[in-house]
Amino acid sequence: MHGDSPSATEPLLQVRALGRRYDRHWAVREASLELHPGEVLAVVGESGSGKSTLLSCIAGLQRPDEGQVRYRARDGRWLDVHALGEAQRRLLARTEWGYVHQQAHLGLRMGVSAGANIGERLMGLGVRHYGQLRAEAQHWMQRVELDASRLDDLPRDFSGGMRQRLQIARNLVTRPRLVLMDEPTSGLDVSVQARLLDLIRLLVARMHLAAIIVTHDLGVARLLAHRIVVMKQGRIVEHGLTDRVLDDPQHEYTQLLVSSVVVP
Ligand SMILES: Nc1ncnc2c1ncn2[C@@H]1O[C@H](COP(=O)(O)OP(=O)(O)OP(=O)(O)O)[C@@H](O)[C@H]1O
Repeated sequence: MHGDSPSATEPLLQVRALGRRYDRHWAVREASLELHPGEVLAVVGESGSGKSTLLSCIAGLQRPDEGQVRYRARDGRWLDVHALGEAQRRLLARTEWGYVHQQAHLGLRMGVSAGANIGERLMGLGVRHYGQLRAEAQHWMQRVELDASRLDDLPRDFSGGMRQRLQIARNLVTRPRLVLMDEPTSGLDVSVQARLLDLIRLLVARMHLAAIIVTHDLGVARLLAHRIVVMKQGRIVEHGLTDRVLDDPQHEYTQLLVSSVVVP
């Protein structure tokens, strides 16, 4: 997966000196990174190091206290994500971005069917034809390896792994360019996790998606990411190509992280 980093192109996303604090405590400080089209970046670090805060600031879900998030839209214009109006940011989130939550119920509408969960995003883009919505929903159920005959079932009747697949389908149906994922496989059984990771890897490659994946699991980073940033106490302490960071870590904190787990 992480052999050829597609970095020759212009970046899709730029994060510059981003900072976010809660009261007087900085959860993220001076975080800068770039992401190119089709590139997968893993954000790793121990619990409380600021990974989720960074991701939600990038997604526009939280406003940073310092710094900037810039995104290059399909028409080539650079957008300052936090200077956009709410409506514009929502449109961006619906059309160009996806966000996969660790807890699937936060990213799904639990009271409507699986098919409606997938179709809703398309309706938001103006698709109204019932047959087309259903056909697309069925197609996406299959793409994420869910039984398409369960299109009318509610997500609450699905297992954890199935819900996560459904959340992924809901996010990808509009063919975004950037997907942000916060611990997408944690909390699932190991075998379910492995299959889900394979699916994510396949979809990301086939759709040429750029992705940022927050994980505390270096195995997930190894499998999915071209590049890794390592966070400690809110700061990025190391970044580089996945193999380099995991096989030859430079910062002593990364050395500790790598040596404390058996990386597959
Ligand atoms: N809503 C909040 N209010 C106050 N402090 C917060 C809030 N959210 C996060 N923090 C603090 O900010 C810091 C970074 O938290 P964050 O959740 O971003 O870390 P993380 O690396 O994603 O951790 P985990 O892997 O456990 O999810 C922590 O010290 C946390 O206690």
